[in-house]
Amino acid sequence: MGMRLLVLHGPNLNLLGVREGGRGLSDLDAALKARAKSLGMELTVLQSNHEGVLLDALAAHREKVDGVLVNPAGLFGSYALKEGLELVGLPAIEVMLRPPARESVVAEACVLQVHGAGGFEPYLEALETFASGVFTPGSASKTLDGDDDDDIVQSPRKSKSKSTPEPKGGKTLGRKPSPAKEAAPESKGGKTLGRGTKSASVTTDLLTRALVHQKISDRLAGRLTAAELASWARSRYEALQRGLPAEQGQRAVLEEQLQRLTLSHLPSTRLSDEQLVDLMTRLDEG
Ligand SMILES: O=C1C[C@@](O)(C(=O)O)C[C@@H](O)[C@@H]1O
Repeated sequence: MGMRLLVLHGPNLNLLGVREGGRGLSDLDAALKARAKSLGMELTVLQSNHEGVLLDALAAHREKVDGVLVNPAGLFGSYALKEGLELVGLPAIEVMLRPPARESVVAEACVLQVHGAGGFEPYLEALETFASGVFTPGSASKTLDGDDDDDIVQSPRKSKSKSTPEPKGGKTLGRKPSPAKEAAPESKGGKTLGRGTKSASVTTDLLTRALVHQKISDRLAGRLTAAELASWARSRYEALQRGLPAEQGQRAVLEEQLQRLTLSHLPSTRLSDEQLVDLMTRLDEG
């Protein structure tokens, strides 16, 4: 069976297109279903103006789907929605047709945010990202095994830029760390997920395999929690995307490994201690 996704549209999206006279929710859903069909995915789509209805749908579908695509719309500040997403433990992508005016709380429970410039593209990109298998346990190690040079675990941002024009607003990877977990000075940039990352100044520190190795061993020794390691990896991954210098010839390897670590605290893509050791060995090998 193909991948199953729950698509949640938040408040007022039933009025999509009414003000601008553009395409409406039924057009969006038709585009989503068509793309899902071509990707061999099954969608359950729901729009509600009520937070509780969205929460109930999440709980009811938690064992029936492999991921969630959510546009919280005006509920972007909902701690209840954030908590619900965390509790079901499914990989979630937050999609917004336009960049939100304020920082989204819901995004803190999502592995990725995709913001568009008004069209349906971010939704379709989110489907493609799910279809790429990047959130599916096992697919990352397949790439790390080096069976070929496919870039399934490469930055979704990168694979997207090959096929579609960059939408304004962009895409951001990873859960946001909670404030308490932002002790590491390097993770400062993570606070502005989805906004400002492009203009952020590029730091001069060099990212090396040895540093990633060190962080993994900190995790294994209990000096870092799984969430802290994931948060660190996310901030370094984003920094690489902004041009942080990487150890010569190792940029692709580092991106790939960091991306895997970024998801390593999620139930569906969690890395066991054994897998972490394996990852360290691969880093040593280069
Ligand atoms: O209602 C919406 C729509 C929106 O979610 C979007 O998809 O563009 C963006 C939100 O900021 C806003 O509150």
